[in-house]
Amino acid sequence: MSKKAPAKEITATEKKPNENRTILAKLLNQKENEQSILLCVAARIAAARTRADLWNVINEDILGLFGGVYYTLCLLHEDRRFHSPFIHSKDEQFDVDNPGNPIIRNDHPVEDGIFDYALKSSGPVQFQMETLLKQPSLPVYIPYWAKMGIQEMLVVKITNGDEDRGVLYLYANKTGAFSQGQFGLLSGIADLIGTGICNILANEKIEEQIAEINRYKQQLEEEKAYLIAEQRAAEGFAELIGTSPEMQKVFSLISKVADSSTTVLLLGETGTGKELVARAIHEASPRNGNLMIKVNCAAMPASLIESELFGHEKGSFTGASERRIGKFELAHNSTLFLDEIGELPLELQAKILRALQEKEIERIGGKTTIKVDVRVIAATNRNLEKEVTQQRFRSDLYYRLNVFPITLPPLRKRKQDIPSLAAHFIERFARSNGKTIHGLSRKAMDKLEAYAWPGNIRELEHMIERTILLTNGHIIRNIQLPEKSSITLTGHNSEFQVRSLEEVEREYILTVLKHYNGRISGPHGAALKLQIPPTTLISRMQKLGIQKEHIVRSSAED
Ligand SMILES: Nc1ncnc2c1ncn2[C@@H]1O[C@H](COP(=O)(O)OP(=O)(O)OP(=O)(O)O)[C@@H](O)[C@H]1O
Repeated sequence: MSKKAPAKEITATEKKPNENRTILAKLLNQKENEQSILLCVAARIAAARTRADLWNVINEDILGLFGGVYYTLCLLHEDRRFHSPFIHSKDEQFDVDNPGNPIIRNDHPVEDGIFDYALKSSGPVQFQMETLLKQPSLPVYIPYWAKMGIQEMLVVKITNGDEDRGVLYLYANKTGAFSQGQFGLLSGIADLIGTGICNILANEKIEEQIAEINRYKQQLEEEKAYLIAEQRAAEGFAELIGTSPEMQKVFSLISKVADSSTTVLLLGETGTGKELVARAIHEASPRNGNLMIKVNCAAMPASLIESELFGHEKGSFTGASERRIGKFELAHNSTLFLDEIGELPLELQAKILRALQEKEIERIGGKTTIKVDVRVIAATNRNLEKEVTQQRFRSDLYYRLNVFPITLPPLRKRKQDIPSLAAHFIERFARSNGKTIHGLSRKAMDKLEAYAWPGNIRELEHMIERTILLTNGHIIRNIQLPEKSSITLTGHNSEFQVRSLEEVEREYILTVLKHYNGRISGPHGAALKLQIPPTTLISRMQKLGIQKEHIVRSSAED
């Protein structure tokens, strides 16, 4: 019997090729597996458009594949001094009240011993929590993860080409969870993630720009609507009627001032045509190629007027979610009509004065000044001189505005204009109501001329409008002018008079307004005392036919 060669040797020489083949086959298999995983992950990352898409890929395909339970993908800030989470495992998995929570902390220093280490390493780096915890100084998130039961951490840098973008942290709750055999695959995936992040960030930027464009579009739409409304109003007010010497004087002043950029102050009772005159000045001026911009200083709360006039930057105050262009800016190269300037709060008077003097404005929350070329026409039915003596109106602003005052006479002082004004309104309202009305009877005209017209031309205009609706023939014979309406009760108490609620409300509002010198808004205004917004008070006044004139007159009668 021949001596058998030592078993060990035979096994060694005969089994080695087999074993190698097996290892090779295993390796090939693994490579093939890795290739197909990479292909699959690459396709999913390439399709990722949002953070949520990438979140899904990491959570579903990557985390479990490498034995992790949580992950954080942190991006390097532009200054390369800090990093912060871009996406991470779901919020509810975290102890959000813990100050060490890496998710709620937004600015981890790059030089924290882990992040910077990962950036410097060419491949994934594995850390054991137990070892890390023995280090004298640690990033805040390490004790946090240890408390969450994490035993092992695997970090890999994320790059896009040559550029470092961040680090992917994978966390496992047992030791030996991460296998070195998969490090190559993880490096490949990290590169794919780097490209994915860049796509997502570019996409986010585009979305942001689209949102910004849409916001501007909406703002432009609003401004366009405003300008169209203004244009319509302007068209409707094109004609200034009046042959009386008082009105001839006004026309002459208009033609003298129109050509220049001089500030004009229009004075006169409510409804005397101040706005119409402002439009006439603008239309006759070289600025008439642009629309006149109007701001009613009494129609909104003081807090809003500033932003209405000067605009604001996004986020400059609560509610300023968008940038807004103010009326001063909008009126560049045109005319700004500041109606009811007497109602402007003192603090804003100073800002208007500055804008008039410096010819530049600043948006609320803005850092730069904006040059504006604006011609200002202001109007008020208040006695501004009296307001100045009572320190409710700044004297410097008064003198700045009072460069070229034009006082509109009340209708009762130019009764000779009543027939032409009445004819003008009859023609307009008869046409718009599809009626043929030639004019007023002598009796009706006498009635109009005898009336005091506290609401001036506006009152006449409304009166004719109502009368047209009530008239059946071609001539207006009957006109109903306001009278005191009260019903006297007979019976138990003959002194008692039943009055309508409207009458009582009207009288009460008048009393309060008189008490506060006709001031509507502000700390000494009637609205505050009546505990209603100034705009509500103004609309009640309009509804009840209360005009400033009534207040002035009832004060004078006292
Ligand atoms: N001379 C005029 N010719 C034709 N219509 C006029 C004239 N004056 C005023 N009106 C008409 O009277 C109405 C009131 O005019 P306007 O609004 O200009 O007055 P106002 O003095 O600015 O009033 P308020 O002080 O209340 O703002 C408008 O409908 C306007 O068309």
